[in-house]
Amino acid sequence: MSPLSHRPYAKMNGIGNEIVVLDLRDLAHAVTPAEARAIAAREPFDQLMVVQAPRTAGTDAFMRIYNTDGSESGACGNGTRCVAAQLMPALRTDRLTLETPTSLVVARRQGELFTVDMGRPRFAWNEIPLAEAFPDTRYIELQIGPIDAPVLHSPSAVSMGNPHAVFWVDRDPATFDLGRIGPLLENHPIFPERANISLAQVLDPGHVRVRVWERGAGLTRACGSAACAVAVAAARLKRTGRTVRITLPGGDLTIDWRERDDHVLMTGAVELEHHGTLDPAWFADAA
Ligand SMILES: N[C@H](CCC[C@H](N)C(=O)O)C(=O)O
Repeated sequence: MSPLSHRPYAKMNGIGNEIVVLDLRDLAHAVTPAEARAIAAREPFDQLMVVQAPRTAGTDAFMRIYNTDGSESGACGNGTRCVAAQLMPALRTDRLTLETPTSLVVARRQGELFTVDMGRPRFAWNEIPLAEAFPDTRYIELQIGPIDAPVLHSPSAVSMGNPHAVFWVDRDPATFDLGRIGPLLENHPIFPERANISLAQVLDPGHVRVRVWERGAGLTRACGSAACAVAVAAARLKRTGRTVRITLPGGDLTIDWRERDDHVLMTGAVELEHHGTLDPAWFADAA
């Protein structure tokens, strides 16, 4: 029987980004991609956040992030807010330091809102990563559609601990068929680790409307790291200031790219949808 059998979980969302939080702090078990997919098949999520016992002094927990397809991500802003909402009451704190396989993330609560410090953005082509050297990642050479009338072209590329490409559009992102275009771009050879794909419409210097096709998860109602990627890419291009409101289909996030230390702070709400228990039958084929 899978060690995950009968484990309780929380189904949550971060402004519409569907998140399952699985607290395994008392169980030494590395969730496999097959187990993540088995859970996704019965309790659909965009990301599964697996919380494990802390590994480093000064941290409150270790965290792994799985996409719907079982792949792992180095960052998940909305999921981190959900984890914070679950752990803070139990640990009697409003401030948590969470360790992922690639970074440290600090989360804070102020009333109903959670702020996650997503760290510094990275812009070097080999850190995103891109398959070719681009000296300037504010715009990279990439387009889809007819060569002389591309549907989308020249995205900004950013790493927020995971790879993002941001295409600038001048009409409502909802009017593009992102469900069809997204997979082509996610898997384009220019992105050796695939990429999260955003369409971003700058409404004014303090407000951007965004729609996201997520690597490993597809169309989602929100993506926190994409909101951060859009905000820093827009500020780099001087299209916005360093503090912006990002409107996603599921709601709004406030992103502040702090001058002092270059860190990106993401603030937004979370919702608990229900609690559930992992059914042993779900894992019958996931050994
Ligand atoms: N929804 C997440 C991001 C998941 C990223 C994932 N799709 C990947 O990079 O593989 C967020 O709120 O930041």
